[in-house]
Amino acid sequence: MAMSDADELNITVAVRCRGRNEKEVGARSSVVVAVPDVTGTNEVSINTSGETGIAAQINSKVYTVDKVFGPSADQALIFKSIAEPLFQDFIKGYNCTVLVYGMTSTGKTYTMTGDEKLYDGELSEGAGIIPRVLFKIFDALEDADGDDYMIKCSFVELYNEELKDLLDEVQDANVPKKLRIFDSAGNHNSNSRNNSRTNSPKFAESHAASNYSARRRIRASPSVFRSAKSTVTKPPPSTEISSAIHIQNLQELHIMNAKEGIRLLQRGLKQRQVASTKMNDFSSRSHTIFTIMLYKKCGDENFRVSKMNLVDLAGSENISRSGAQNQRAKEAGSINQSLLTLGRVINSVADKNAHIPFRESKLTRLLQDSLGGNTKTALIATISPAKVNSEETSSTLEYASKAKNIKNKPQVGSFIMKDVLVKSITAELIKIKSDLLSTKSKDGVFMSQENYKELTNELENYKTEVQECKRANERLNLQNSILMKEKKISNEINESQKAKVRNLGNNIEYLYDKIDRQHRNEQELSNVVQELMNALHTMQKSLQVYEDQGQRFQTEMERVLYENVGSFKKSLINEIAKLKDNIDEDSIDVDVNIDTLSKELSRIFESLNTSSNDICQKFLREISDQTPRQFREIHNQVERITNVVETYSSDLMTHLSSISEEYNNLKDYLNEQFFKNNFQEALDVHVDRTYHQLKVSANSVFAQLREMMNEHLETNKNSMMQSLKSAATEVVAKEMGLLDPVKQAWETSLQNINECDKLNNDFESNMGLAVRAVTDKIDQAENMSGSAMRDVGENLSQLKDASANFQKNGVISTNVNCIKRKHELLKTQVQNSANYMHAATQKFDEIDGSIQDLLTSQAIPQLRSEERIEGLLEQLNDKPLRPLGPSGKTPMRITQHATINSDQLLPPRQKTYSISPIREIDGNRRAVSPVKRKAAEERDLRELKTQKIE
Ligand SMILES: Nc1ncnc2c1ncn2[C@@H]1O[C@H](COP(=O)(O)OP(=O)(O)OP(=O)(O)O)[C@@H](O)[C@H]1O
Repeated sequence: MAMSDADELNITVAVRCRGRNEKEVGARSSVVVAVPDVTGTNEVSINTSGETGIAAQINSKVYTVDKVFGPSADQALIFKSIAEPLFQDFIKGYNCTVLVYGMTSTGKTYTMTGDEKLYDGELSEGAGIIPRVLFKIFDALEDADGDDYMIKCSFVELYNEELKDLLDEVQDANVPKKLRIFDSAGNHNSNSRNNSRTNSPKFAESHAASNYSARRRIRASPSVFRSAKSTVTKPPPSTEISSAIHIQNLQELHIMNAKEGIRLLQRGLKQRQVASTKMNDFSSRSHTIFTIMLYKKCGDENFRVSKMNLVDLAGSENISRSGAQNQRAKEAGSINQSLLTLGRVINSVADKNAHIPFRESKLTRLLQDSLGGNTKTALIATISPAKVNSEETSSTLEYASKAKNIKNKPQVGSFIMKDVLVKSITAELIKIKSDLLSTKSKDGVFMSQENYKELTNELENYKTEVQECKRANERLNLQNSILMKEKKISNEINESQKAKVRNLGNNIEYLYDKIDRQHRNEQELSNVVQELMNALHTMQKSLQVYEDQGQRFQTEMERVLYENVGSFKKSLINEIAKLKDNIDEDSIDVDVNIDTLSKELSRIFESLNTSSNDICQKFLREISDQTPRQFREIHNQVERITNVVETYSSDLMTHLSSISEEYNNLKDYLNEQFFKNNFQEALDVHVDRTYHQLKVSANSVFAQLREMMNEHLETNKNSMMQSLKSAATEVVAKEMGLLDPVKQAWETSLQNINECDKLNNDFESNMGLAVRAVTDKIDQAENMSGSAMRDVGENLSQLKDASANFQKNGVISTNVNCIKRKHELLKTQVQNSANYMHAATQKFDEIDGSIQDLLTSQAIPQLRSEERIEGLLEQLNDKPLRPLGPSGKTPMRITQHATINSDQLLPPRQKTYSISPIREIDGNRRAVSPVKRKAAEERDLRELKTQKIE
């Protein structure tokens, strides 16, 4: 039946890109394929130019397919998106094919078979399409009556252009069951695909041939047999790949549930040609087709036959890269040849060429119905993202995008009569029954001759196989030990590489840390610069304050020196003059001392005044001369630094703004112009990459700038610190230089003060000596008057005796008179002597008082002068000018070396001396007052007269 164009359906093409495998990562092969992580687009681009950034975007080649899956797309998603839609059609009766195609090691077997093992009767997440279809089909038919359907499986391998039944367990090496491809058109040389789809008259015959090997394993529901009839409306389909193509002798085994299907799959996989290559440890060296056939009841007597062909092609392989040799090279050559033909067929079908070269390889013959035929087909192209495989990936993508143009005309499958199905298994059932009966009746192992021969053959085969297996096992053991060694070495390499990677990671982290630290340092540096600027401002202010204080100090010094010291000097001179006046000229020592003191003090204060004045003037002159100059220098330095920093900042800002401008321009360009007509997603990806690169380059520019800035700041900081240091050192040195003469002058002054002190001490001791001399003299005078008084007393007692004698005789009276005269004379003399002694005593008292006054009046100005000197010292010490000490570190304070204690200047308290006549009363000598004395003398005279009269 001719098909209209409307019935045509493009085959579904998907691309699955895995992540980079260990080998690719180990080879540091970059990712050149742009795919989504899971899915979501129908475009895949590959950059084979080796360029990066925008150039790579421009030169990337974009391929459009139906679906694209990335590294994170799991097996379930692939099944759901690609295989499941076809599976639904398969259940409805359509023939369907799923093909996986791609370079070796890209995941074809992983996609088609994956992890086929069962875990507690369940599939794992890694299960591929075939196991999932096996489970899905029984799920889908769960509700159907067991009599209404039958499921069979076949598994064929095409290796080096030879077909092999992977489910045939008893293959005899000597008598291999040759599998042959037939098309139902019966025209083996047909070039036309239309021809290939016509029915084959040889079909029934081939079916009969293949039925033998299949029958032993076919199990069918007993109900199928109950309704068996012998009408064959169509050739039996048990060995067909499609309605047109079938393989003679290929077994189709009946399965009752998914687990049986899985067991068949596992059995077949064990027989598949797999070898380890440089590209893949378990490389499939052959093409395989796992076919699931569904016989579904349709009406009372017919079953609709539909097939699901699950095709895992061997990987295309670059022999020079894969390093294949001998057997592997032969395999690869054959694989590549058949894939080349497949490519040509795809191109021809897609281009709707008149001639399609299906017959150029067995692979294309087997896939004839799937490519442009009446099958619903999906092609999954598996690719690697690594640059190292980019050539093969491009080629795969070329085929995939070309295959997208292939149009098929899907048709529901053919029908088969129920009794044909029954017939196909009856013969085997009879044979099994006869074997069973023989066993039961003979109570031993009996079987037909034919079966016995077959079993013997099988046994022989098994023996040979065991031998081969042993040898193979030994070989494998050997290989295994070599592999283990290699594995150990590679593990070591792996470990060392991991360590390197870890180191690299650490280095990167360290570098990030360093960058962070540098950033922080930079921040701190700029803060320090700011602080220095602030410090400079503060210093300027402090120096201003310092200058003001210097001015005030100068004024204060002038005032102190001109007023206080002057007045002190005057008062001191006055006091000294007074002292001089007050001191008795007879006190030679005191006079000399006072004169010397006066002169010396006058000289000292004169010189102190002059030198202080000079020093202050000089010091202030120096300060007022030097300070502005220093300030100017510091100010200039600061200005220079500020200029440099400003220039640098402006340069930096210029750079940054130009970078930012460029970046904005580029962004605008990317946003508005670049790839304007292209898809947003691709654009986003490329913009992201570009942004990343820009970021990287901007980071490097920043890093350079940062480095430059660091250097610059470091230089500035050093020069600034140097200049500040030298300025400070200079100022300190100058200050110290200026201070030295002042210090010397003050030391001289202190020496002078010490000298004064010494002079005062001398003066005090001299005065003490003088007072002691005066006291001694007074004592001497007292002694003298005491002895005179004693003499007078003695004389008076003699006179008392003489008056008695006078009373007795004239001679005596004459003598008395004479004595009277003498007495009068003596009395006058005694009176004079007493007056003189009194005056002398008063004089001594006066001298004593004067000395005391002098000492008192002398002490006060001295005290005042000391207080003033101390005040001056304190004022100087309290002045804010506190130059550094000789070490340049400790502030020095001018101290008073000798403290003058005013008490020391006072002479010891003097006694007041007076001279009184001494009377002996009752044997005691007592001093009496002049009035009493006069009365006593008159009484003595009266007694004397009385005695004379008597
Ligand atoms: N998408 C994927 N996710 C996880 N692993 C994958 C994926 N694709 C492939 N692999 C792994 O990569 C390795 C190679 O895969 P596989 O054997 O299926 O490649 P292949 O294309 O069949 O190769 P060959 O043509 O040589 O047989 C396997 O270990 C497989 O598990």
